[in-house]
Amino acid sequence: MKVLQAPALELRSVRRAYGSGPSATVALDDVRLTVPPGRFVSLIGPSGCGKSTLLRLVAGLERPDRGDVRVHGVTPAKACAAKMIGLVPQTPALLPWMSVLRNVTLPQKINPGAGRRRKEIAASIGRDSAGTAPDMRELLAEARLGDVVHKLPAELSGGMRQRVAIVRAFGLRPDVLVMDEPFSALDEFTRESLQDQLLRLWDELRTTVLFVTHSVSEAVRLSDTVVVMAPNPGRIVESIDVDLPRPRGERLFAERRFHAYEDLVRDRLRRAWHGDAASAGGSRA
Ligand SMILES: Nc1ncnc2c1ncn2[C@@H]1O[C@H](COP(=O)(O)OP(=O)(O)OP(=O)(O)O)[C@@H](O)[C@H]1O
Repeated sequence: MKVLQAPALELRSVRRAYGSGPSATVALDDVRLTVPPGRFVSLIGPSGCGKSTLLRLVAGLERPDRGDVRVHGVTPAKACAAKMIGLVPQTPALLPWMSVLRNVTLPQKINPGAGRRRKEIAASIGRDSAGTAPDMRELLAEARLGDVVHKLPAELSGGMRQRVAIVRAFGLRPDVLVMDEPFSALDEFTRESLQDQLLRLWDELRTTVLFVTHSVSEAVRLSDTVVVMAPNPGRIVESIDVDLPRPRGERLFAERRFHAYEDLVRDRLRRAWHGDAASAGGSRA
């Protein structure tokens, strides 16, 4: 009997507050989100609407006060222990005394039990396990880092360091990759080049991506779905499916249909800013 495949991500009526009583900050309230495997989903919304909190819950770094978070049908803690989740933070945390190559290969070597746990979970949810680890030198070359594999992080530019962090995260072939504004500190051209490389890796490895950004254009370029959030309390107000062909390139970015999506997301964001967004509701990415 074939087991029905669980969503890659499922948040059911999730609430997370910091502090207690009247002064508590409700970072997330009644958040419901379902993401099928392999989708690229961006979270966008005004500062303080709970985007990073949502990522931390998915990555198992925090737990909800109420509701439930599942990653391929299991708890984030279980998914983390099985190395099913990859995390790319805003600033890359590379080990400064190790070469680029060692930085990206190290996570594959530590915690050998994770592979076994992952296979067990994959079998229990009727999903193919991630298979063999990709060749890291090849991934580095694909990210245009082939010439710097023996350099130390301090010898690289900010954009290069961020690419190393992305390659490292993809190297574990995570089922879900969580990215918190990974390109925000970079100049526009580096950013666009990294977006292309991210999409190429995503296309090849078919990981589910949850990506936080403040850039409307970046969200529309990258995503299958843009999830718009509003603050006070932090909540999802709309999920917009971006029905544009891939690969997406300069020609498409100049087209009216691309700008129409940008306008739509911008309009929903504006409403979220002004607090007149539709009330919170369930959301399928
Ligand atoms: N550890 C914490 N302790 C207390 N309050 C917190 C904590 N983490 C987040 N908050 C509060 O929860 C709310 C949501 O924060 P969060 O960082 O998730 O928002 P965000 O949408 O990611 O913001 P930004 O776009 O500015 O990064 C904010 O009001 C924030 O001040």
